[in-house]
Amino acid sequence: MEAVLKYSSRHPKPAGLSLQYGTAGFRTKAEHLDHVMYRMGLLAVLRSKKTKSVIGVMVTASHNPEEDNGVKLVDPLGEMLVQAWEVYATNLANAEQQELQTVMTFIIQQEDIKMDQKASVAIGRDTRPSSESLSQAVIDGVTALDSKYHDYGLVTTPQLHYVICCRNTNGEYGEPTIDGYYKKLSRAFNELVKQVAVCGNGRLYLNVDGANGIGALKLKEMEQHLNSVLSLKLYNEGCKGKLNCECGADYVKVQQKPPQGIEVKPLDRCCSFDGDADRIVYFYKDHGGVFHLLDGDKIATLISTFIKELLVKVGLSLQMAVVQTAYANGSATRYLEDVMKVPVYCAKTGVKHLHHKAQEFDIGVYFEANGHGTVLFSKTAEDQIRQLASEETTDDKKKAAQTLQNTIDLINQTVGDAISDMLVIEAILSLKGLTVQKWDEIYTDLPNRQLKVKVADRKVIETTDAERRTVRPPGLQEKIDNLVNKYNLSRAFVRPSGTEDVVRVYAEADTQDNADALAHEVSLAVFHLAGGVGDVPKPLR
Ligand SMILES: CC(=O)N[C@H]1[C@@H](OP(=O)(O)O)O[C@H](CO)[C@@H](O)[C@@H]1O
Ligand SMILES: [Mg+2]
Repeated sequence: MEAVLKYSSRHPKPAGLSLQYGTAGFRTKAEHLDHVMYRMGLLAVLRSKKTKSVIGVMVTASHNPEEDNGVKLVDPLGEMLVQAWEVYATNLANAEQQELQTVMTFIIQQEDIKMDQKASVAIGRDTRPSSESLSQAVIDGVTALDSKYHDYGLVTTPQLHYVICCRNTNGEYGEPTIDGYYKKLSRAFNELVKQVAVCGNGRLYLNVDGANGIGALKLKEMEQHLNSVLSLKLYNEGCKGKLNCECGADYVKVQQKPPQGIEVKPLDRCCSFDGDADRIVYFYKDHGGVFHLLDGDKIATLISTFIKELLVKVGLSLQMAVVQTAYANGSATRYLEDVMKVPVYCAKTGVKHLHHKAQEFDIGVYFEANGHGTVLFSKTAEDQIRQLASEETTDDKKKAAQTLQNTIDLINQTVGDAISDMLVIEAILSLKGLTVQKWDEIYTDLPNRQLKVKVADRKVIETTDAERRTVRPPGLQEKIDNLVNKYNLSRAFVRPSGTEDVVRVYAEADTQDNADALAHEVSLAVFHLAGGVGDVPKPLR
């Protein structure tokens, strides 16, 4: 404890500053985070001792502006930190210097942690200017507790999750290095598209917006492992532009327009990563120059269609489900349920909620509309597929099983992964002979609008039914119901954001004008019934 306190004085906490371990860990201006990083180094050691596993610490603020930073802890199998420990993280981060010892002791006692148990922490960081010194603060925390660490340096968030999973499964998931990650994914991808190359469908061309972040850097490393089938053109590689500034997956999704710094010719297939490369969205422009977005919902539909077709071919009765959030476009949900006959579940916003729900099925496909998602295969499903793929026959059944097996190997099951998802999508499009436009035409998105409303205290809004309805403040849900009833094919909901100090409003309807009008009217209801501050929300046009 002496060492902990001594090192801690080098990472002083600004008095009175209070932060929360939110949907995606801690996130705020980089200059407020040094003490948080140090303390997350301490907490990672405790978590490692408790779980007798390697624990990850990723320094990143994902799609936030370059000046921000953040940190998230990665649990043994590459999952997000278990919820019960988020409270410890918050308490530790907010303890004043003189309370640090008490909070540490409380966690150790509460969790019955054996302090003589060895610990190991794996650290990664994104390309933000502040990330290097902040990850040094994490290292100080680990060192203060006299524990081992491995600094993986610049990595994407999903690469760190992958390495953690490999290390804690004794290499069963793959070789626990970044090179091992490239090898595992590229082998699976090359196998998948081999058939296409033979059939002569030609090369795959893709423009990638790297958000001026880590994804671009890592994609360049990965490229040399991919056979020449895939031709990538990288934009916003980070040489000159600012991270996430008018580019990246979040910008493209929310603004519904292409990023700056990328030349889009009609029908060119393009994709955007976010700042730590765990999200991806696709887009293109049609001949009329109209922008089309293919978000997480379209990706989930494409992947689940592909897997379902293969399951029919292999004749395995495995239960597949798709998990979405309330932000999923109504058309996507309807298509999956009514046309594809796939069960769809709605989880609360935040990938940990989707991940947990998806674990309940043999095959669980989950995507947030913003492009964060992956596919989880249960042990049973994987075993059955691998068994079929290794059988001594040459029939179509075996071929389909091998395709499924390569798909499993190409998917990063630990967390949403822009690089992995991109390769899965490219492989599917080429195997199915689909253009980006044909993929887009599978169903048509309902026009929608997302808005933010500032209120004095966003906690006054309480939600239920996977955040699709409010139970507080009184009268708000009735008001929303009445507004929704005025429009066709309409839906709207509001929820307090877990990463920003705002209330988010979502609305969709039969036309863009109606979606905009409904979103505005709901914003007004929030403003008036939930303590709006500042200017009254104005109509969009
Ligand atoms: C509407 C939306 O895109 N919300 C995002 C955003 O959460 P909020 O709680 O809505 O601020 O950030 C989360 C973390 O990155 C992500 O999981 C989530 O999907
Ligand atoms: Mg991200």
